[in-house]
Amino acid sequence: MVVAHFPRASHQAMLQYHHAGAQLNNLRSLLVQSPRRSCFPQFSRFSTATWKRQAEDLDRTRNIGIIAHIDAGKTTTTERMLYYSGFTRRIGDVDEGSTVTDFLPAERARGITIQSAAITFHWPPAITEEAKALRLQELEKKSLPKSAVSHTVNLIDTPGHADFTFEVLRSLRILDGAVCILDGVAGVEAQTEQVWRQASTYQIPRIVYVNKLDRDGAAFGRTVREVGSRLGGWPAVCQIPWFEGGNGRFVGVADVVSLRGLRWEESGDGKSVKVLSLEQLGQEEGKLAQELKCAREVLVELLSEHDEIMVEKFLECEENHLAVAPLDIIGSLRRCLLQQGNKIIPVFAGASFRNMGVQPLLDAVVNLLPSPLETADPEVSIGGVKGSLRGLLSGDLLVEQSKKASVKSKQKKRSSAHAETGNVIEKLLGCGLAFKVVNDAKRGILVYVRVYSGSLDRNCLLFNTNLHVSERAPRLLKMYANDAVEVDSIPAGHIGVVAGLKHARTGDTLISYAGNRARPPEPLDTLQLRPIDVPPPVFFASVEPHSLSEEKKLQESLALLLREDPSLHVAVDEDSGQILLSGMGELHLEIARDRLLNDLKAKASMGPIEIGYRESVLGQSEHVTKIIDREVAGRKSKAGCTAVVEPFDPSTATFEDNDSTIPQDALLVENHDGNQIIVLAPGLEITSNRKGDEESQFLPPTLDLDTVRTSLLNGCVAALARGPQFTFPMHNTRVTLTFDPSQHIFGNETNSSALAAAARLATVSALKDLCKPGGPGTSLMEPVMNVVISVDEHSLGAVVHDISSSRGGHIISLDEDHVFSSQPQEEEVSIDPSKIYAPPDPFGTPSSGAAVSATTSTNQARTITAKVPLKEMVGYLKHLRSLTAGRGTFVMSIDRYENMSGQRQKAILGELRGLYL
Ligand SMILES: Nc1nc2c(ncn2[C@@H]2O[C@H](COP(=O)(O)OP(=O)(O)OP(=O)(O)O)[C@@H](O)[C@H]2O)c(=O)[nH]1
Repeated sequence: MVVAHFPRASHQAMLQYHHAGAQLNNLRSLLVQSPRRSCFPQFSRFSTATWKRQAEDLDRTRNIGIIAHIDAGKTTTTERMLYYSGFTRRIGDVDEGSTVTDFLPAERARGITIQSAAITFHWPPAITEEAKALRLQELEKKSLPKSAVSHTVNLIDTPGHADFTFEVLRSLRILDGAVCILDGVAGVEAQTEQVWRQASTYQIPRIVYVNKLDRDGAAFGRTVREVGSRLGGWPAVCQIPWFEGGNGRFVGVADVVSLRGLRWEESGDGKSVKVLSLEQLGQEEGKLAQELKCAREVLVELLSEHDEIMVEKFLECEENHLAVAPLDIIGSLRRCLLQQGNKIIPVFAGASFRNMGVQPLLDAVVNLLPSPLETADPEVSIGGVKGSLRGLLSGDLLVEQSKKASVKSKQKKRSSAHAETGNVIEKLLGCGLAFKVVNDAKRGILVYVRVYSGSLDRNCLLFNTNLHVSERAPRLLKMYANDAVEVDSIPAGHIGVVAGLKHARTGDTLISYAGNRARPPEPLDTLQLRPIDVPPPVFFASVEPHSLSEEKKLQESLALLLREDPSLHVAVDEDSGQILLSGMGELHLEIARDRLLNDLKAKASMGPIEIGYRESVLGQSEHVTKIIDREVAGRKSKAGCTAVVEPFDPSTATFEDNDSTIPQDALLVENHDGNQIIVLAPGLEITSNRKGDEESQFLPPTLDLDTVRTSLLNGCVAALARGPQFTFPMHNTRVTLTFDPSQHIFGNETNSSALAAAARLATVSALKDLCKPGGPGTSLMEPVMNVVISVDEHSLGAVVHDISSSRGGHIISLDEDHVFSSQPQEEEVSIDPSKIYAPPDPFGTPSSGAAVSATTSTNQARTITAKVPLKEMVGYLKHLRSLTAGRGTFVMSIDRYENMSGQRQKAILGELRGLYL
């Protein structure tokens, strides 16, 4: 036996993973144009050699994320990945606070990942040009796996805490594939299921890595069964853990694909590994070798059920499971993973902390997860029409959009749709999604972008379609954790950083376009990539500057915080002047406080974290008209409008086109924070001018229709921020503003600030009208959460009782049947737990070595799903731990705001006033 450096895969015939022609077509639709290059109609200008080179470049790129439950070992594993790829010279340690990826002071102090860091490295590490050329030749001949040549891996480390759901979602939508890390002791946890489901909605192929197998109580077999029963796919066991002598310490893995044993040196850095053939393994660990054969049989059978080509290979091998070539198995796993939406879940094993299992995992990333050319077509929306990016780039989506627009405005001729869309697409040079904003101490504000088409080039003009501003991209960088390399361009399929942008926020779509105009042509200015819904914040805290002179700095710091994390909200109470910061969880706000006070050094204090209640209207108000007539900055400002408020149910609200209760000619319909704002202005008699822009002869020359809309909306939103009775923001409320030019416009005196003030005053008065004696009044609403709790069988009764009796919750279901119903884009798989193969666990958990029933476990994991008022969930983790001997975990997300009963409202108001009734 030899001690070898980590082995590269064997030289056997490799299956053609994907059709080269299809790949080229995908590339054509991704790489749009640049000022020098061109767009669709001129594709032929590209030489075939250029296409090929770019296709190869993208083919050898992986944009992947690591997702998991908190503490499963994401950061520990990432640090090893960086070390083995040659990016770092020593292994960072989470417990010592010396990791590369967790680089915010708050992250290092707490040992948890808060902001997802994007890092680029190469796997396998780059080799000499000569060796690379040889390997490429072998690759051409399909006799090596992809992991034989160096790939660019862009790794996004996502946070694991439920409070950072939005951060996870934001990261997920730019990934092409993901590794889901499980703690081998805890198995599949509630948070893992949640993130897994979120990844399903974006159709992200995932592989599973069962970590911490060195720990007492680790149970690989049990975890594999949970993967099947709780993540809704068939586990394809690609490695089984190697415990010395069958039940000793964890020393390596038996590889089911290559039929070899991999044993790591004890206490080494993991770079050296002993490779044992099946025969050698048989001599050293007879039982393990036997199990390996059994696992191989099951793997080939499983793949054959889902992949025709595997059936052929199996037949070619005369139905000998052991004779199927490893490359054929890799090819089949890849096909299943990429084409069948994780019906099959490849499972790997390791103990990152002990430096075992990470290199084969990296090989699997390169061999099994997709390149940017092979991912699902991302969703886009443009001019109110939704579709796919490829639909947009082919022009089809714009034709649809143009038809819709012409039906609406009854102005444009349909026949011209094609010609116009062709011109518009030519103007689009590149588009990308800003998925993260970071304030770097050395480099200033860094905006991380995933480029989806064309390229973003240095100094190009970027139009932000969310904020409607243009700004130049002065510097482009490729990030290596906290090191950076300047680049000239970030091409489609890649992740990079734009430094020096002043406005772009996390989640904004940035497009670069031909010409020097401040705005791209319509409807490109409305293009949105992978639009995302931001859940409403449910906790808030007041923030107060220490002195008046600190106020400006505080506002700047808050603005930066919001650019980084749009799931935080800032509101200023117009009456008290108090600044309120709200977020999605207690930890979310605690971290925001850390960031604000410690990192950004704002001199301010933050009040206690409180639940964000809401107020709703219980009936319809009178129609209230208000005219504002005052001087602003020495200018006379006069405007008016009429408001009426009534109840509104956001859960049943449809979009303007389909809602019969909204007049077709409404000037504005906007759903905002659980409320709806409608502006009616029939008297404006809007027409279109020659350029197709809307206009009205009744507006003074200084006012355009967009300003009217924005001003009235802003006034109304400001009024809804404070309820008339309890001062909480309004919810479930519809405001209809009527703007009548004959009564509400006063020539040039009517300006935007007068309009906003009139809308605000009219809405506030309508809300107050509800609360006059005998009026319908308002009610207090509280956030009700969807809660998923994972416990073991023994504690189930106590936890259910606690939730339903002491906490006033409703149990929705036991165990996870409903869990997968929210996966809209991936087909559900019904898994029979008795048919799941899992190798036996040496320590305790019963297992027969094959087809073990999940129900045979003595203390089975159970899942409780319930709806519980948020107030009753504050501090719940501690209580749950005490009910479950420390093993229970839970995740929650907001379901909706609910009106409270009179008695509960009284009790809560009493508490809020400090009376404690
Ligand atoms: N025994 C053992 N401990 C491990 C292993 N991997 C990680 N740990 C420990 O588990 C703890 C959590 O590890 P992290 O890498 O911070 O986990 P994480 O998933 O990044 O956590 P968050 O960033 O908070 O989401 C640390 O104390 C690690 O040292 C392992 O393979 N074996």
